[in-house]
Amino acid sequence: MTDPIDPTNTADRTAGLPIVVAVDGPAGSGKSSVSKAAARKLGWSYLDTGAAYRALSWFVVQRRLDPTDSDAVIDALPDFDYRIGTHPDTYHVFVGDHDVTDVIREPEVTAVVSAIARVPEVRAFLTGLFRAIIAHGEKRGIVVEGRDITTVVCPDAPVRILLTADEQVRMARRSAELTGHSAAHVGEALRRRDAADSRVVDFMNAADGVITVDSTDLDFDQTVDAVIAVVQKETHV
Ligand SMILES: Nc1ncnc2c1ncn2[C@@H]1O[C@H](COP(=O)(O)OP(=O)(O)O)[C@@H](O)[C@H]1O
Ligand SMILES: Nc1ccn([C@@H]2O[C@H](COP(=O)(O)OP(=O)(O)O)[C@@H](O)[C@H]2O)c(=O)n1
Repeated sequence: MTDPIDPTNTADRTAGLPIVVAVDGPAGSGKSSVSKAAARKLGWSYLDTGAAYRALSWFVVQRRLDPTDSDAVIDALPDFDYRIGTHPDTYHVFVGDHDVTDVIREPEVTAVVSAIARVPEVRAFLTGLFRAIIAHGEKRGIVVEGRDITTVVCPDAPVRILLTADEQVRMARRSAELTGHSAAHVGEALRRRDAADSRVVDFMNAADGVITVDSTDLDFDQTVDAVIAVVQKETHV
């Protein structure tokens, strides 16, 4: 286990901005759960960027728009009133007055998110939103996870990690949490989404300066410790 972090250590962070830990990786690699646990252990904030793509997908479906009609999706962006919490334990996701924290994880939303995520204007809009959320962070640091954080959203982050695992392991992990859906169906959907997503952003290969953490043979706690060890080595927190 790594040494306990003193979350009360509030030494002045870099002028104005929190320390950013950028974590990318494919579905089922553990990005969300491991990043959340690491943020909790560090006493820092946590930002799930996938939730925004999922919430926009939900919004598009709710408006009965065609998710593959990029013009219609772009036209809807000004009305997309998105809010998300950044506390690892109590974060909620809102679109307008709707709490969509749970519904955005449903397979119906997951099935259209890649189509939404491949629209360049959507990516630019959400990237600006992510950077605003990060800039307004109140904690000393923030763990930000997604697909393009290490390469597009925060390419200069002091800590950049590619969290990955063998496809079979990732499929098994995702299937274990999506009860009521066949493992074969969940696995195939995950493989299809990885393929679609990696045509937009390369999150399967670590860019220069990005440290790979492969959790294939690590349990959850070991993976969190591995991420914390990288953060400590790179930032001396
Ligand atoms: N190293 C690990 N060992 C075992 N289970 C893990 C590990 N990392 C993540 N998990 C579990 O796998 C599932 C998917 O993790 P999640 O964080 O949702 O992945 P992602 O956000 O990358 O899609 C969750 O149930 C999580 O608890
Ligand atoms: N920074 C990000 C985060 C998510 N996404 C898209 O949003 C989808 C859902 O992201 P997610 O992180 O919630 O998905 P999981 O990896 O948790 O299954 C991904 O499949 C991508 O299509 C993206 O394009 N860029």
